Amino acid sequence: MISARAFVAPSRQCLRGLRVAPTQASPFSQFRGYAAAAKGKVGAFKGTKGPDGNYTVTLIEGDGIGPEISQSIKDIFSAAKVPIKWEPVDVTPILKDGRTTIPEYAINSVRKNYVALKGPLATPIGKGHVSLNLTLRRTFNLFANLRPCRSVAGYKTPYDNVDTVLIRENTEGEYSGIEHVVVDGVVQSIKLITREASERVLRFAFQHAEASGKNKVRVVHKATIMKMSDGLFLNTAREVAKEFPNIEFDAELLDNTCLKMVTDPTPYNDKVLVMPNLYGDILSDMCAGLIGGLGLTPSGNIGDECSIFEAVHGSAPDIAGKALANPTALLLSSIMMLQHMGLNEYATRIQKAAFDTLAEGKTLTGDLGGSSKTHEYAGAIIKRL
Ligand SMILES: NC(=O)C1=CN([C@@H]2O[C@H](COP(=O)(O)OP(=O)(O)OC[C@H]3O[C@@H](n4cnc5c(N)ncnc54)[C@H](O)[C@@H]3O)[C@@H](O)[C@H]2O)C=CC1
Ligand SMILES: O=C(O)CCC(=O)C(=O)O
Ligand SMILES: [Mg+2]
Repeated sequence: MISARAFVAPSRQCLRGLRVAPTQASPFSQFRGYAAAAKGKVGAFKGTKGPDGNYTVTLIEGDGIGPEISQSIKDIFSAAKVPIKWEPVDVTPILKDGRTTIPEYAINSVRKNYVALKGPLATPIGKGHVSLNLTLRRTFNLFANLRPCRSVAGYKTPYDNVDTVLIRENTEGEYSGIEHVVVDGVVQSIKLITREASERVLRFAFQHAEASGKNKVRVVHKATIMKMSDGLFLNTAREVAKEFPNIEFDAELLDNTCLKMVTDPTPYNDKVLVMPNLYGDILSDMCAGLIGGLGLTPSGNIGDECSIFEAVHGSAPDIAGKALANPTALLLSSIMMLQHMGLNEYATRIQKAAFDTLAEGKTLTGDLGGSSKTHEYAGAIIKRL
């Protein structure tokens, strides 16, 4: 693994006309912990190469900016000669027995390949199909959503050296979608928490803390108010913590976490944060804001059988179809995927090309203060491969 210091270029064109000292954080080893955690532990990759020497990976391009950013990943992977073959599938929802589901052939593709890269999928507000993101996570029992967020060297934000890792329970909680009308004007939404789902995501968090060397786990909760549901999550964490005597464990109330993180995120760098579903959803967007926005933060949905990698962001309808999107978040997700698959050399090479391009600051998309189109930024990465 290339060291953090090796990455920092001596002179750097900085953003928005500013010349700043390089941030110390280097993204090179960003996902090392994940790759280590994947070996022989929860979520280890089960796929094998085909007779042509390639792995097959399911590709869900997604909605809005999805096809544009997916094209960038395909172009970069092709230029880097990554030994994978894409298997594109369409997950336009179908109604089966009164429930939203995704087409059988798409489900079979992910099951067969054990791995997928996914662009964002839009969810209608109010009436309409349930979130397909949620449907995918539930269909494949992708119980842990790993969301790392690390400062990009050379891109100046109010905080240098952000390096947070957030693990979100991914199958239940406030995202359970169990809602009903009690009487006209009164609705009820059920936050479902089970010991089983809590235990497996918590164990994943502790294993990740061990593998990444962070060695501290913090549960983020609101058990003061949701005494039973968050209480069960917290108590389960206390139990699981006993299995990991070398990992420091503590807990913090969600509102306090938000305040402290936006005041100074660096004390969170040495911890793995683990929490119920909705808290992780919100906190991960907040963390993205600390390092330059949603164009930069990746994620992995990890299950025992399959895993699906996707950006933290959504379909960005406000910029869709204009080649304005930043594909870095999906690219970093695809790099996590390569590490998950053990294709570390390709991951490192692509990662270096991407971060060198960002650090140079000449070919950036609009969200980072540049004026380059999605494909121009991808082209600059390709030139560096
Ligand atoms: N995992 C997924 O597939 C997710 C899907 N969604 C869905 O996406 C749709 C839109 O949701 P929004 O609330 O608008 O959130 P969003 O994440 O799509 O966009 C929020 C803001 O960030 C910007 N942004 C997002 N990704 C960007 C990128 N790669 N490059 C540059 N700018 C970027 C957008 O332009 C927008 O201003 C909704 O239907 C929502 O349900 C939202 C979050 C995650
Ligand atoms: O499924 C959706 O519409 C939103 C999902 C989301 O915000 C997330 O996974 O972070
Ligand atoms: Mg979200």
